[in-house]
Amino acid sequence: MRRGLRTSIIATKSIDTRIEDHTRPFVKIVEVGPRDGLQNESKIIPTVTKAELIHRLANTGLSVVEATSFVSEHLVPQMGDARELMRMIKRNPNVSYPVLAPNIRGVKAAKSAGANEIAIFTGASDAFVKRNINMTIDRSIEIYTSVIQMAKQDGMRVRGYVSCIAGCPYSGKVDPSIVADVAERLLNIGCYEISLGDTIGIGRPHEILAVIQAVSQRIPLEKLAIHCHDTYGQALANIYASLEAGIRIVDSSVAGLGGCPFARGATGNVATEDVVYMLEGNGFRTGVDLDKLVDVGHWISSELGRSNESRAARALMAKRDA
Ligand SMILES: CC(C)(COP(=O)([O-])OP(=O)([O-])OC[C@H]1O[C@@H](n2cnc3c(N)ncnc32)[C@H](O)[C@@H]1OP(=O)([O-])[O-])[C@@H](O)C(=O)NCCC(=O)NCCSC(=O)C[C@@](C)(O)CC(=O)[O-]
Repeated sequence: MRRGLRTSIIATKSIDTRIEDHTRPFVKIVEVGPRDGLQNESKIIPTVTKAELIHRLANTGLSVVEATSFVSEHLVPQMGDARELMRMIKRNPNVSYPVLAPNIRGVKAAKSAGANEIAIFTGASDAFVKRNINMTIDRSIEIYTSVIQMAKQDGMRVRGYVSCIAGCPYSGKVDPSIVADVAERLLNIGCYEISLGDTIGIGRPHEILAVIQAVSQRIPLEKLAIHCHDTYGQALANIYASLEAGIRIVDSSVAGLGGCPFARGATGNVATEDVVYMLEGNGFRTGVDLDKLVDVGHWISSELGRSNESRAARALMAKRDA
């Protein structure tokens, strides 16, 4: 289905994130900090700290907090406590807590740990997919077909990721038509939403727009999310361009935590605080309390002994201290 790309952003009136103005279009934020944000941390973080992070995030108004991954503990040691973590989380009924599951074993483990949503992940480059999940794109679609069947029988929703939409760390340039093809295949096997990942943060707005243009010819825009890493400092510009194109779902990570262990040089995701600050000041509503979010980012950064990568959070903290 061909969908026209929209071209206007609503003018800003206020940056107060707490204003409840339902005339402003809603943008759903998918917080990936506890999973994408932490998976690359070399020092194992106590499960109780991860649970606390998830609780604090769920208390900011976010409706989706991606919690963890049911993947090989040897390859991604930081996610090795997925089962224990899921048991520890006190669920907020207004929040969804998806978990990554790359195969049947993952979906079974997710189900038995009480997950009600999983995310499957492939990519637009065989070279990356091979390194990430040790299979080709075609094979991943075959496996995910069974994974989705099982997840749905068990009442779980399934989100899909396409990585490397703007470039692959191993094979270079990626053709937008391949992204469109993989995204459509994920939708056809039963994903309710497809997240387009610029895994290495290499894309610029016109390149991201070319991808969205290609994908939106095959998939309704309302089923697409944008997932930007900020490696080259392009994430907010790319998200803004995506919003102009009509995307209304944005993945981000508190304090800009993150990076993919299988994408050489990949750094953190765009910071959720920066996204919320930009959206709320540009006529959108997110339902997220920016002040509370800044507190969470500050807290987890000090727990990890890391600097807070959110520029908006740093500025707001400085203002508080002034
Ligand atoms: C997919 C596999 C398992 C295939 O790995 P494989 O070697 O092809 O499969 P296998 O069945 O031979 O299993 C290998 C080992 O993993 C274990 N195993 C097998 N399945 C599971 C499971 N479900 N849960 C826990 N353990 C599992 C299995 O028991 C075995 O353990 P060992 O014999 O070595 O002790 C592996 O390659 C893997 O786990 N990869 C990790 C992928 C990953 O987590 N990547 C990071 C997330 S993706 C990402 O960050 C990008 C994204 C989503 O954010 C979007 C973007 O930014 O673009």
